[in-house]
Amino acid sequence: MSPAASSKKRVGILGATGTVGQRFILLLAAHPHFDIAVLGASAASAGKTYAQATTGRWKQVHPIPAHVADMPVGDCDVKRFMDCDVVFSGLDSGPAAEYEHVFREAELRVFSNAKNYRQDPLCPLIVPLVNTQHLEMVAHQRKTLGLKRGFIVTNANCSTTGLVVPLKALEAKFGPLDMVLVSTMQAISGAGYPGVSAFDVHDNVVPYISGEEEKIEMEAAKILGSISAESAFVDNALRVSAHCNRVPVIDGHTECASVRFARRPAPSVEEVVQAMEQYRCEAQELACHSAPERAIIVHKEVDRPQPRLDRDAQNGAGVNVGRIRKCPVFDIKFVVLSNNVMIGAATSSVMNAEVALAKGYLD
Ligand SMILES: NC(=O)C1=CN([C@@H]2O[C@H](COP(=O)(O)OP(=O)(O)OC[C@H]3O[C@@H](n4cnc5c(N)ncnc54)[C@H](OP(=O)(O)O)[C@@H]3O)[C@@H](O)[C@H]2O)C=CC1
Ligand SMILES: N[C@@H](CC(=O)OP(=O)(O)O)C(=O)O
Repeated sequence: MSPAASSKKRVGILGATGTVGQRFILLLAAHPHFDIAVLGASAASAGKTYAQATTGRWKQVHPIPAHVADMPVGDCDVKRFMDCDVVFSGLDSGPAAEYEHVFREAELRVFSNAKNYRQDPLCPLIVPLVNTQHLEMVAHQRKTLGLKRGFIVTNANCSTTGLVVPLKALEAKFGPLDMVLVSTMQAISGAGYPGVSAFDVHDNVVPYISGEEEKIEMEAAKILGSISAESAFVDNALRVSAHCNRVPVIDGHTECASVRFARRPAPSVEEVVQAMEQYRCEAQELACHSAPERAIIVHKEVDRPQPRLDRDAQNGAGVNVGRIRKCPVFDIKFVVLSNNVMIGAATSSVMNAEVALAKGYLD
């Protein structure tokens, strides 16, 4: 049910002109619960309309929504955002370090894409198809910092996001996982715009993305972990080893994963397929606007998922898994594809905020 426009939450977007920011604009332009109110970017964009600030840099298939095109873009001074109910941040880690804590101290609710607070002991690191229960940490964050309303909630690295959804489905059904080995093929848009130069990535594979392997290994443990009675995050004990590669794909991170379960005997391929197909998350149970109908689409064709064909399924809000088969070294192996700029970034933030709204954290 769509509330009247006047009861919608006023939304600010930091980094509104960037790769992730542009996705925020499209996701929020006609949202039933959120209204785009304030746009922030760098000094180079401040003082322009949104259309002027993104001239030559709007890289979406859809045009800029008409009512956003003429909106003013300003800087990220917190004073401009004080009447926002929610702030989405698509800032790079440098400016995120400068601004996001200031917004929280000003009692604003920040949903961040940046890496800065992902390992913070007070900040939930939430993939909305996996661990929205970790929002409970918001109360502890507020209490510890002496805040009434403000908080920072982060979403994960885009490759981590795709991986943890099938892992969660498996753990929920079959108990603890022992080991995961994953190799990624990551899209160019993961590096923002203009990102990796054409000269470097065309006709090529670059077998290194700075900091990415460590992020996948650490973030998966926190996301799949729990919260203790003392309000501390407790990492999941699974061990993850990641290899990360940049490939000449525009959007959509593909990952080849091999998994060993703690339980013996391990589940069969058929049981794994069923567990992934049946997996549901809290965002779906709460009927959140951006939640996909299926958290995981399991492909049966031998040559799917593929980024060009499958990244926009369900508007990029779920993940695609295929080639589920027995692994002669671990137990099972499969391919997962997730849209890095949608569920890997902007859609995660928006869905996290929808769950937070449904659970009363934005009152
Ligand atoms: N791309 C992806 O797949 C994913 C990205 N992320 C994270 O999301 C964040 C944004 O990434 P992405 O959109 O790709 O990056 P972009 O480089 O495409 O966009 C960066 C945005 O930040 C703004 N900005 C840059 N410097 C400043 C500054 N000093 N003060 C205020 N605003 C500034 C830019 O404004 P201007 O246009 O004016 O320069 C732009 O709006 C990053 O933290 C990234 O790690 C997370 C998951 C996936
Ligand atoms: N590093 C990722 C995208 C990204 O921005 O990650 P993070 O938010 O963890 O810095 C990629 O290049 O595909």
